[in-house]
Amino acid sequence: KGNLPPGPMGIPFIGGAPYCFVDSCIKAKSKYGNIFMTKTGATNIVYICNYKTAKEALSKLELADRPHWKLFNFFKEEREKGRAGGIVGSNGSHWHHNRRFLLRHLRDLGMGKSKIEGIILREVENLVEEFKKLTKEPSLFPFSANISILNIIWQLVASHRYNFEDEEVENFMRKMGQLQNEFLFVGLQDFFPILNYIIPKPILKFILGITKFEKASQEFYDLMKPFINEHLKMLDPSNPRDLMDDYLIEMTEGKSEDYSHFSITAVLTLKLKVYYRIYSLVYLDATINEVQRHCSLVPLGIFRCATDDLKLEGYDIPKGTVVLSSLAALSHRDRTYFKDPDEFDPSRFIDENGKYIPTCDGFQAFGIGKRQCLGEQFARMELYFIIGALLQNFTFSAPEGENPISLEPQRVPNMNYPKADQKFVIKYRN
Ligand code: HEM
Repeated sequence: KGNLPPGPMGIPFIGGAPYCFVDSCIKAKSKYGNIFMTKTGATNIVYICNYKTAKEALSKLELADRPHWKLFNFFKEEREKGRAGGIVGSNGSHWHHNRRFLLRHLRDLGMGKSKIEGIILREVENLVEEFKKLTKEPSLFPFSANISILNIIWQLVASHRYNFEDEEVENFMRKMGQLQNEFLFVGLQDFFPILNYIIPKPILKFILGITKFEKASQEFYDLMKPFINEHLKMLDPSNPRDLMDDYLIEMTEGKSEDYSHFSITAVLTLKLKVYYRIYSLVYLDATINEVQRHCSLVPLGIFRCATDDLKLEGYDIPKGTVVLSSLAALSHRDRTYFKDPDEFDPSRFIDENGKYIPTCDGFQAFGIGKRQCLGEQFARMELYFIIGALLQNFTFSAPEGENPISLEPQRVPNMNYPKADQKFVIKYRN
């Protein structure tokens, strides 16, 4: 219609299903070109499948917002207020303030106190000990690795670490993983706002899985609540212990210092370089990048929303249109940027002088522009130490006589999780 990007027709008033999986986007790209659009109920979603256009578009201020969806109002208080808190789903001054706060906090932890590195290294030691227990017979990839990642964050946030045997946390994390599949249906209330008026609330909540979603958010809150209470009780503004203390102080004192993203990223990068010099594991760095490229963990990026009318590759993108970034999976598997893109080859991130190439055109595992992942340096540091320690201590292989380990992801909307049901033989290298 008009000068909008092309796309499938869909059923009048209802439209069609949005593309949530990479394979459907690849098919649509071959039919409609680099930019196409789906319409689901009241929502237009534009998909950008070209790295150059995505880079330019996602750096625009008009595309820095997330859609104002109920889906992003995870906690009860957010649902009541009708706006998302935190960072990932929030907008405006709330998002700006929280993003700045977290970047500043990460910078402070990365500098001087070296708290992040200490926490990661201690957790890695615990994880290696845990893996040693699993060398007797083939096992599923240990869930302790997930708990380790949670532990690293949670020690920074609330100075607490969970035991690998803690069933409450394990159950909770598994449930969150399962719920991911159902988020899509919860999202239908955003695509078809009319449902909120024509179907009684309790019935709608049941049909779309909102009841389950709300229960999960309450359970998450219940897990956190004792920590919040303890931090409120013990709060000493002159001696903050962790991010939660800092946040509580910030909330009460309403500080507002101006820190730039770039200086913070630069400090963390510097810190990382020191480690690289010590360990000099260029191939490990390159392997981590190649894993990110090859698997495209978040293949369609996280939704953005046009806050004004704009043009992309000559098409009109009206205000309110939801935009999905350029499908990491497409640029990551595009031969314009990567030779033999389906091959797993870490050496593509090493130059002719043996130096590591941290990023390049086409590489966008952590997103682009104003909403770019703010945990990138942190995540890279975690991956570096955890993968480094595991590969130094263990070998991983498929059990004898069974199929090789598959790199195909699980079929979860907009996530390329590794298949969870494969067994590994883990051998200690000693
Ligand atoms: C391998 C690990 C990770 C990957 C592949 C990843 C990827 C991404 C991507 C693709 C986005 C969306 C960017 C956009 O909209 O353009 C994002 C956003 C975000 N990530 Fe990550 N991320 C990772 C780890 C982390 C970690 C460890 C943290 C926390 C310390 C984190 C915090 C965030 C936040 C807060 C946002 C939202 C930023 C905003 O909306 O302003 N991420 N991430």
